[in-house]
Amino acid sequence: MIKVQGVSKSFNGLKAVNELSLEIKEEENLILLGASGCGKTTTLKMINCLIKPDQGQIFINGKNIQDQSPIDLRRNIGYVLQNNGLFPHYSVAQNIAIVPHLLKWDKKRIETRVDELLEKLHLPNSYRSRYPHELSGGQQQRVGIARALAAHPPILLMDEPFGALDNVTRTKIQEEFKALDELKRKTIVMVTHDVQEAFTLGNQICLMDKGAVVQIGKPWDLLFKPSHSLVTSFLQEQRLQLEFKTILLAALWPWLPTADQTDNHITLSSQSTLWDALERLQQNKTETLQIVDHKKEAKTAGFEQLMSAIYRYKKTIVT
Ligand SMILES: Nc1ncnc2c1ncn2[C@@H]1O[C@H](COP(=O)(O)OP(=O)(O)OP(=O)(O)O)[C@@H](O)[C@H]1O
Repeated sequence: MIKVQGVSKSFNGLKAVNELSLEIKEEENLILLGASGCGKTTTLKMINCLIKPDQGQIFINGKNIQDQSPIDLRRNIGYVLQNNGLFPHYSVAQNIAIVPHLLKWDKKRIETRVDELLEKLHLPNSYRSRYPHELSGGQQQRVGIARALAAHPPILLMDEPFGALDNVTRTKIQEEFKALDELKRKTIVMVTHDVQEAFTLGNQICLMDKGAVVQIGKPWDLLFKPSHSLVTSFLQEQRLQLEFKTILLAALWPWLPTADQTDNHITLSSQSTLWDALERLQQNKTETLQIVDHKKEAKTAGFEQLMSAIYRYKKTIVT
């Protein structure tokens, strides 16, 4: 759906993006991850034609973006800016309605869409007449996301959308974001320097360094099949948590004990991650979980069995 081909961009003679190539398939959620200044935002802005590459080409659905008017291009792309970028003198409803207005939707349709988005993003309807400075950071961020989604663009570009939030708010919004039905059919490119966020939200991760791709792949590939020592060192500090977020219970199946007969366990799908399982154990203050796979086979495991299974699973991975 989006193809970036040999793209470079320099500012004042310094390369911000250096011969970068990547592909983002339809409905994929790709995270551009990397240290500050590695060229993530510049890449995102080039996809949206906010910055013109010095070299290389970008295609969306097979069409070179240089051959389209920026207005037509942006009609299909929602953009969530760093620090939300809301217009301070527009109310919440006016901010959300910016693109539908440009597209000349009728008043009723706009009102209905604003109501719908406020509800989906867990904002009280009474907030529609508030101004951005009357909202918390988390609420502003929700409005920023609603605004980007307003005209149903198939592509969503998000630049550090949760970057300015405290940890608790950020985790909550990330969870809501993951659960939002409307996002499931979108192609999303999100910039972050937060490794945990990348592994929580991305199904593809592109690790960048000095304006170039170091590795692009599924979270599991970056953890267990790193293509470069830079990948290993970037993930090292938080490795254990990342492994827990990446490994599915289904992968641990051979090493989990068969379910016992007592059925008063909390039940979890084998498509859940190890992280989900540990959270459920903690939240429900229970000793064991029942894990059920697609064939309705069941296993029972507590903390110790899960840890033993992951240890044995990791021994099978040849790096
Ligand atoms: N308009 C500009 N003028 C001059 N230099 C720029 C401009 N925009 C970006 N740069 C430089 O290009 C490099 C890449 O910047 P970019 O914003 O793409 O990085 P980033 O990975 O998104 O960083 P961060 O995570 O801090 O937002 C940096 O060295 C930055 O200083």
